[in-house]
Amino acid sequence: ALSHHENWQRQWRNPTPKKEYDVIIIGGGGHGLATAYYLAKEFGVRNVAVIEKGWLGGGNTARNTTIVRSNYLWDEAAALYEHSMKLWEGLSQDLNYNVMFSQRGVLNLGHTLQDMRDIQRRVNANRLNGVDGEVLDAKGVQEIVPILDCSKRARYPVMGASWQPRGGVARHDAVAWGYARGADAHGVDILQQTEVTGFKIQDGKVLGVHTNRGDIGAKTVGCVTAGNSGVLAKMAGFKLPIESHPLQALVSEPLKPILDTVVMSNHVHGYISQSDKGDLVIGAGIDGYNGYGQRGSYPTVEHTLQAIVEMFPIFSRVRMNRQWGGIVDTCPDACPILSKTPVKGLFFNCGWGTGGFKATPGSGHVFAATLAKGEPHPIAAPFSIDRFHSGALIDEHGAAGVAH
Ligand SMILES: Cc1cc2nc3c(=O)[nH]c(=O)nc-3n(C[C@H](O)[C@H](O)[C@H](O)COP(=O)(O)OP(=O)(O)OC[C@H]3O[C@@H](n4cnc5c(N)ncnc54)[C@H](O)[C@@H]3O)c2cc1C
Ligand SMILES: CSCC(=O)[O-]
Repeated sequence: ALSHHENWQRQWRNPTPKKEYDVIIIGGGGHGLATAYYLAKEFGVRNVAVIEKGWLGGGNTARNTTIVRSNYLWDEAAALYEHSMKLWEGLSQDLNYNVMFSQRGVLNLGHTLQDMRDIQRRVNANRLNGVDGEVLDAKGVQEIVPILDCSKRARYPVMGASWQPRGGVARHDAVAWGYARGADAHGVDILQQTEVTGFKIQDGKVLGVHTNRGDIGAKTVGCVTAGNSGVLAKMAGFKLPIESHPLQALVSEPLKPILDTVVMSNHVHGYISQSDKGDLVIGAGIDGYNGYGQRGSYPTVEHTLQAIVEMFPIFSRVRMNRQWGGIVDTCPDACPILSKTPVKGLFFNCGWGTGGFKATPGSGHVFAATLAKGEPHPIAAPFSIDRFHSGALIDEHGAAGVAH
């Protein structure tokens, strides 16, 4: 057997599936891998399999614009995202893997009086919840981002912004790789190129899953499949209040360092940061139709670049290099589902829509606690699927970075 040190040196095994595990996690994205890691490391549940139909981290975790923040309005959401932010702040050390978390700050711009009133309300709520935040006027924004057009001649003048100094960006691939290596080192089997095609359910209880590599048994199954969650729920015999939409992003040619924070504008439907490689990382609003496409489209690129050049005229000559899409699983209240389901032993963690990358550590941690105990973690409890029956929705459309 390899020593613990040798274990860490290796990336992860590619084991043959066992017949039975204590827990199966469907979905080898950041949330699924984080769940498996914390299950094994913090809750001592090691006989775990992560079942991934493609390659680990290849879904939305590989396709997002890497923005991390916790400045959400309602107490329940602020608790969840701030729990995640605190885990981000020690994650590279915990995983012994540099996830390149850079707390360079996040600006959410206000272009109208209503925007600024909403920003003031959200920052006040943040401060009451112990989440860092300030309200800046146009001058304060200009001092942080000299290349942003804060003049009066702008089509959508910048009136101010919310500023979360502890927000920033992280290297999305490294997050998946760090959690995968850590989970593997604690004994978790990561089964790539293994697609779940159905569930084994008897007397209302889950007994395992059918896959393209045979049946695998488990009496606890966590489904963490983002944009495909509606498909998996249908396999299990129930419906989720989720719509799957393409969400697109694009990157420019590499530039010298020119933008050292994150700038988001719901009003003009664009957000931007600069990666450590120098690319401008640019995101859009969701495509208005339901779909499972994972590619870009010209109209979205055109609309988004109009927004970006509106804010940053200096970028009008920059060449774009690549565009792509992911499948985002949006909920009616722009909040996730972390929940039991009508099938005993089957739990879902999904509905993160356009904003779940920032929650990767917190989601994995509270979902692991939920699977280990069989009862929702207190931070996860408000995000039960029952809220869509009780009406106890947690509306975060205002804090979502993207017009849903
Ligand atoms: C373009 C874009 C930009 C975004 N920008 C941001 C951002 O800046 N900040 C932010 O916080 N969030 C952002 N998001 C949202 C964020 O990416 C997601 O919410 C988050 O990554 C979801 O993580 P996950 O692990 O749940 O999903 P994924 O990484 O998608 O993992 C789900 C996995 O399940 C697998 N799977 C599906 N069906 C099956 C099956 N039948 N059997 C086995 N495996 C299966 C898939 O292959 C996939 O690998 C963005 C998303 C997109 C698409
Ligand atoms: C894709 S939007 C990113 C966010 O929610 O901060």
